[in-house]
Amino acid sequence: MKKILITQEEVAKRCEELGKELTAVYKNKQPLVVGVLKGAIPFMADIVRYMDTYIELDFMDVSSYGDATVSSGEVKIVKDLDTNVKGRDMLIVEDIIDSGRTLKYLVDLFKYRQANSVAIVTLLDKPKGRVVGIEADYIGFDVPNEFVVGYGLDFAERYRNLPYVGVLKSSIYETKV
Ligand SMILES: O=P(O)(O)OC[C@H]1O[C@H](OP(=O)(O)OP(=O)(O)O)[C@H](O)[C@@H]1O
Ligand code: HPA
Ligand SMILES: [Mg+2]
Repeated sequence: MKKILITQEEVAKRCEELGKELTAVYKNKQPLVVGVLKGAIPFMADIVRYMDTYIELDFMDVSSYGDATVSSGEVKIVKDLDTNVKGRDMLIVEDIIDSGRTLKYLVDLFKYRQANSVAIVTLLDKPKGRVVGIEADYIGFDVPNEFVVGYGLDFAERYRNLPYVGVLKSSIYETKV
C-alpha cells in the first residue's frame, strides 16, 4: 500500500452516521435497498445494520471495469434484480462513483421501470473522475483522482477485503501477477 486514505475507524463511524440519517429519511417507506455487486457488499452490510426501519434488500451486478483501472465505457448487466420496482422507493448502495456511468445507467433503468423514487448512497465519491452528470444523495467521503482499493473496492478482484481504503504502490498496478 502506498498510502491509507480512510482508516477502518473512520469508515465505521461514517457508516453509523449514514445509517442513522437514512433511518430518518426512510421511516414508514420500506425502501428497496439495492447493492451494486460486488464492491458495495461491505459498505451495504455496515450501513443497513444502522437503518432502524423496515427495508428490503436486493442486488444488481453490472460491470464496466473488468480487470482494468479505466472504465470500458460500456455498462453490462450481469445479474438483474429479483424485485419489481414499479412504485418502489429505491436506495442504490455503491462503493464509489467515478466516471458516473454505472450509476447513471442504473438510475435511468429504475426510472424507466417506474420506481417512485431513486436515491444513491455511496461510500466514496471521486468528483474528478466524472464523465457523465450524476451526483449521489448521500456520500461517505470524497477521494482524489487516483485508483483506490479496499473496503469492497478491487484491483483485478483483489483487495476487496481490506478494512480500510487506500492507494496501491504504482508497481502493483503496472504488473499484476
Ligand atoms: O462511476 P463508474 O466509473 O461507473 O465506476 C464505479 C463502478 O465501478 C466499480 O464497479 P466494477 O464494474 O469494477 O464492479 P465491481 O464492483 O464488481 O468491482 C465500482 O464498484 C462501481 O460500481
Ligand atoms: O478507484 C477505483 N477503485 C476501484 N474500483 C473502481 N471503480 C471505479 N473507480 C474505482
Ligand atoms: Mg471493480
